[in-house]
Amino acid sequence: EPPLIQGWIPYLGKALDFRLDSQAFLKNNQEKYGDVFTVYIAGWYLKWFNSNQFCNSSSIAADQVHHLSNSTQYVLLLSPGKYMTFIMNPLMYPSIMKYGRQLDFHEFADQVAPATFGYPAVGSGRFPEMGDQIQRSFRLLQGENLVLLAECMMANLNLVLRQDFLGGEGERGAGVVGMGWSTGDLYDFCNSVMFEATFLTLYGMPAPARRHSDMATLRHHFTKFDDMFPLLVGRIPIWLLGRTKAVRETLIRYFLPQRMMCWSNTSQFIARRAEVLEQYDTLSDTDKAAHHFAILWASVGNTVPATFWALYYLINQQEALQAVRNELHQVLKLPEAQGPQQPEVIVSKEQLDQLLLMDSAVNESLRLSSASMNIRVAQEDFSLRLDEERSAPVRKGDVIALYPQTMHMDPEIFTDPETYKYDRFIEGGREKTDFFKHGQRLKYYRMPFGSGSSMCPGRFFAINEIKQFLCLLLLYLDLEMAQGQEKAQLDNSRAGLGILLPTKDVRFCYRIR
Ligand code: HEM
Repeated sequence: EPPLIQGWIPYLGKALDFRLDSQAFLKNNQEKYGDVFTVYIAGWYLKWFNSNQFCNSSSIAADQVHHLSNSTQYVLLLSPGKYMTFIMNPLMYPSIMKYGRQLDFHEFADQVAPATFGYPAVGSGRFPEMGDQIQRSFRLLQGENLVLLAECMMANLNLVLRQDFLGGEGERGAGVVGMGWSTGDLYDFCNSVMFEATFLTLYGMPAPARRHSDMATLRHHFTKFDDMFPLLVGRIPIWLLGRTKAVRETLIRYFLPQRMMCWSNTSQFIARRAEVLEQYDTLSDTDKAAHHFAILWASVGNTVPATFWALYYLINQQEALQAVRNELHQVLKLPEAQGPQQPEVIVSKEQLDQLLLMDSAVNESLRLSSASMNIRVAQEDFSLRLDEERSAPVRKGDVIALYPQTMHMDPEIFTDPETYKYDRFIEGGREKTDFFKHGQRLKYYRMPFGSGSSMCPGRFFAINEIKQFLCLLLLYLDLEMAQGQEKAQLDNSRAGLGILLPTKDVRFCYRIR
């Protein structure tokens, strides 16, 4: 049996340590207990009292009571918990991946996603075969479809960037820059461009116009919802989270079938999902819209912070930025400067694939900023073989967790793991793929997109779009950090859930090249 650590209560006690510094929490336990340890996570629920009932309940201590309003009080009670086994040694990851049948991801996702995004659980029995159809739709984010998505994304990035920031002829005429330097907030900049370009690429445009007029409002609501995302995933009931429910309803309404029907150039991926959802009379229009909203979150919730870090590290290290720009000029066979007065630059999917240095730089920023936890739920009792010598008993319902951030920051695998090295994943002009732990070559050494059966289906599209964004910026603009900016720090409040956001935005300067 792996060592057992008692008393981990989400959002209380040990879980607070985890949220504050998940890396340190897990590393400390690894030092104490070794590569595999189990944490007992107490379950919890809330029990409500109005004032009268509460007075009659003598078994509850005063400090357990929390107040929601003058007349309503609640007590947090513990329920039978779960055992969560952390596998900390990346050499063991391949063994875990082999247990695809016994260790399932979708059971966990089907508990968390419906409560977070507001649709009925897919695996509830009311929607036969829906899960499989949805899984099949993920293929439309890959292969041949990826080329179409890349073309469309390129056009949309050019559209949004040129109209809003480069003084192009636009419906809004905003953000016009002259020949001098302009300043802006880097996260906000990445967010406004990537959010809209991704949205247009996946969901399409309003038929008569190329851009949706209410994108800034949608993004504003999305950010409000996203702030509460870690709490929703942590099972805090939505009605305890202020206006979050109303905000989520507004976001969901955006995707009602009668609205989406009016959009054109919708990607095959979203169109197919809409077809699948239409097959189920048991889904209301609002349920269908909630499914589409969930995909909006999946497609921008991680991509926007990932884009921020990719650009942030490059701007901070001008040598890296110049090297990546040189590679771009070589691949595109373009002259030194390519200001936006020139015709739009189109970087093909084939050319994107040749940008190995840029690839390395993006992957390096993902290594530094990603903190996703891979969770699997055991479907039966079995013995989990970890390596040639060790195995651990697993019982039905136990949770197995991988936390790749500790691997990403392991100095034995990545020298100076805290340091950004844009060319870390390149060697002798090719992608570097050999990284070692205890002298053994690692099969998995970079896992921002999860692993095995639950690996992110949008990963190729995501890397492409981040690279496309960087291509246009590096070609059109000179970029620098504004004077006196502090180093951007990772905000740990969504540790375990994907790409971390910066604690605060940073100012940057840009001018047309
Ligand atoms: C840098 C950007 C992105 C990162 C870091 C990322 C990361 C992840 C991770 C860690 C998971 C869960 C995997 C697991 O638990 O094992 C996931 C799932 C998912 N991602 Fe992404 N993702 C990104 C972009 C995208 C994009 C652009 C799309 C869609 C266009 C997308 C669609 C999805 C979907 C649909 C799932 C759920 C898959 C399932 O239910 O099986 N992601 N992503």
